[in-house]
Amino acid sequence: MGDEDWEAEIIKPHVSSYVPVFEKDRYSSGANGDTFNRTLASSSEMGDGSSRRDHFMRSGFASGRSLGNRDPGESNKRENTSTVGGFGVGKSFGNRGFSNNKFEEGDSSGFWRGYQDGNDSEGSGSSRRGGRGSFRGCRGGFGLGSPNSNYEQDEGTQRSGGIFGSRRSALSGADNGDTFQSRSGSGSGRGGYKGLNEEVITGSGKNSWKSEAEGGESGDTQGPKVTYIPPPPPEDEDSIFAHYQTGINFDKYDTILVEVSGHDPPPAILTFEEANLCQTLNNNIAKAGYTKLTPVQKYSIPIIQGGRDLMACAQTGSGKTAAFLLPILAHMMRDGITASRFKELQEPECIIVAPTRELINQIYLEARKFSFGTCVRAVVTYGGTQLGHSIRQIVQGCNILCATPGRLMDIIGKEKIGLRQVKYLVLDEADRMLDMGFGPEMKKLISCPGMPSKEQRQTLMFSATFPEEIQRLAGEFLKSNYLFVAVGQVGGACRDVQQTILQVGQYSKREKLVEILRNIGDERTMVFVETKKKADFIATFLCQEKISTTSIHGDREQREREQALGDFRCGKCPVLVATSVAARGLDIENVQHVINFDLPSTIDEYVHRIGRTGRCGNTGRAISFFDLESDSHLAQPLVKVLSDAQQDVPAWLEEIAFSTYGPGFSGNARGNVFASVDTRKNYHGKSSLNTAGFSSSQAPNPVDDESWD
Ligand SMILES: Nc1ncnc2c1ncn2[C@@H]1O[C@H](COP(=O)(O)OP(=O)(O)OP(=O)(O)O)[C@@H](O)[C@H]1O
Repeated sequence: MGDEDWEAEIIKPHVSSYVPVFEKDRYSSGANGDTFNRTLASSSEMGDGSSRRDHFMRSGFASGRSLGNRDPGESNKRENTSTVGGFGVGKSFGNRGFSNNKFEEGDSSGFWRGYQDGNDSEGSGSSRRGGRGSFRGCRGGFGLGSPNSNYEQDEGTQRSGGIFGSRRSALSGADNGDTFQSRSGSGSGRGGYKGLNEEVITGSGKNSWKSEAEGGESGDTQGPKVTYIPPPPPEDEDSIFAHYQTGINFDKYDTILVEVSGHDPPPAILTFEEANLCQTLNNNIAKAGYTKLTPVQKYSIPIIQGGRDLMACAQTGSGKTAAFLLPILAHMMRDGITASRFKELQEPECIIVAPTRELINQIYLEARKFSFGTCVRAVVTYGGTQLGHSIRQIVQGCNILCATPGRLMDIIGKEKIGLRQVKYLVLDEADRMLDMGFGPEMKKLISCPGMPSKEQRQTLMFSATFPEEIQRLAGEFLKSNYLFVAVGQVGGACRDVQQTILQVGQYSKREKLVEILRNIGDERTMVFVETKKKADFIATFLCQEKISTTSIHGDREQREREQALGDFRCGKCPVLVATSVAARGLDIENVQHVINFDLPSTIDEYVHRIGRTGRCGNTGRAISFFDLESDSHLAQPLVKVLSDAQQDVPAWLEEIAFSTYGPGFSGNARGNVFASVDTRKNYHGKSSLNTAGFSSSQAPNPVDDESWD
C-alpha cells in the first residue's frame, strides 16, 4: 500500500477501470489458437475432462519443460533489478515498458523507481500520505523513488508497524470517477488498518477500540473522509433472486466423503424439507433456484439448528454461505426478533465478518435474498465507503450485521452497534479471519463490552482451508464441544477445476499470458498477480494488447473496485487482474479460467484462488505459471493438491518436489500444509459419511492423508 507516490504520476484519465478505448476485435487466434480456443470451453466440452486435457496438451500449455527451457538466463533478476523506462513522470504508457518483455529488468527510471519507492514507504503512513494524488478511475502510476525495496512484499505479507498506516481517501466530495482527486498531503489521513488482503478503516469513535498501532490516527478529526456511497443494490425481486445454474457436477457432491468430529453430532439432513424451515424461507430457497442441499449444508444446517458451535471446511463454491445463513434465519424466525425500527443503538442478533469488502457485500446480498419477505433486516458495512452512510443504514434497523473487521470495530466504537443481543457470530473465511492479519481484531471483537461470552453465543466458522495452527487458535472463540465438519479433504482444491501448472520464467510470463488470453477469447478469466502494482501494470499492459481488462486490488478506490467487479461480472471486461484481495469467496458467474500469473506464497491461497472457477458443480480451468526461481517451495504442496484433486501432476513438478524435500518426500506426503482432519486429538466423537456411493469401509480413508503430517 505504499505506492501512492508513483500513483500520482499516472496521466491517463481516459482509461477508467482499464477499459481500453478501442473497439474490441475478435482476437485472432494465436499460434495455438486452433487447438485452444473458445470452443474448447463450450459447455459440451467442459463436461469432458479428458478431451479438454488433450486439447490443452496439444496447445502446448501443459508443456512446462519446453516453456521452462525458454527462460534460463532470464531469471534471478527478479528482486534486484529495475524495469525499462516508459512510465516516468508525465510520460504516457506503452513504449518500451510494454514492448519489452522484461519489465522487471532494466534501468531504474520511471515505473520501476516508483514501484519500489511505493513499497519502500509501505510501513510509513506519513510518507505515503504526502505524495498522493491521482485520477480516480485510473489507478496505477509510476513515481520516483529509490529502488531499495522488495515489491514482492506488497500485499502478500503481513505488515508490522505499518499495517496501521493511512488509508488513502478522496478529498473531493464528488463520487465522480472522472474527477481529479487530490489526496491528503497533510499526513493525517484516516486511520487505516491493513490486513493481508484487505484494508479496512478504523476510526476513532468516542470509545473506539483502538489498537496501539491505530493510536493517533483519528478517523474523525484528521484528514479527509471517505465519501463513497455505494449504489444501492437493485430492489426488484428478479434481481434479488438472480442466480446462475448449478453445473453438471453438482450431483457428484453427494459422493464426497464427509467427516464430522466432536461429541454427539446431530444426524445430517438430506433434503430442505427435513430442515423444517418456515414457509417464507422455503419460498426464498426455491426462488433462489436451490432444490437440493450440498454436503456442507446437509451437515451444517442441523448442527447450527441444534445450537452447536461449528467449524466447517468444504471446498470452494460448494454453498457454505447458505449453510450458515439458512439455519440462522430459521432460528431468528422461530425465536422472534425485534422488528426493524429506528434506534440510535442497534443490537443485532447476528454478526457476520469476512475479510474483504466485496465478499462481505456478497454475503449481505445472500442474507437479503434469504430474508426477503421476513422482518429480518440485514445491513452491510465495509471500509472504503462513507461511514455516515453506513450509520444511516444501521440505525434504521439491523438484525444481521455484515461487516469487515475494521469497519465493525469503528461502528461499535461509535456506539451505533451494541453487542448484548448477539446470538450468532459468523467468521466466514475463518482461517483468514484468525490469522495474524485479522486475528487481533477478532480477539478485540469478542472481548468488547457487551459481547456475550462464547458459552452464551453461537460461533460459526467456515472456510475451504483450515491450517492446523488456525484450528488451534479457533478454540478461543468456540465452545469446547464444537463440531468440526470436513467435506472432502480439508484444504483440498475443488475437483471441478482442471488444474494445469506450467513452468514459465518471470520474463516469459507476459508473453505466455497474452497467448493464453488470445486463445481463450472472451471467456471470463481472473488473472492473479502477487502485488498491487503488478496488477495495475499487467492490466494496463493487457489493455495495450487490446484485451479488455480491468483490475481489482487493495489500493484502488472502493468505487473503482466495485466498478471493476461490475465490469467483469457483466462481461464488459472479460479479464480481471487481481491480487489476493479477490482470492476468497467471490462468487462470479461464468468465470471459466483462473490464471496464476504469479503463484501465491501459500497453498491455501492457491486453493482459494482457483476456487473462483468451477463453482457449484460447474467446471473451470486454472493455469498457473510456476517460476523455478521463486515457487519451488510450493512444489510439494502443489503435487499433493493436484493429486488429491485427481489432476495430472507434471513430472517436472514431482522432480522439484523430490529434490526440494529429499528422499523422504512421497507423493502422498502433505507436509504441514493442511490439517487433514479436526486437529483436536481428544475427541471421542463419531465420523459419519455422506452415504451416496460410499460406505464407511469403501470410502477413501481420510487417515491416509495423515501421513502428510
Ligand atoms: N443448494 C444449492 N443449490 C443450488 N445452488 C447453490 C446451493 N448452495 C449454494 N448454491 C450457489 O452456489 C454458489 C457458491 O456458493 P457459495 O458462494 O456459498 O460457496 P462457498 O462454499 O462459500 O465458496 P468459497 O469457499 O469460494 O467462499 C452460489 O452461487 C450459491 O448461490
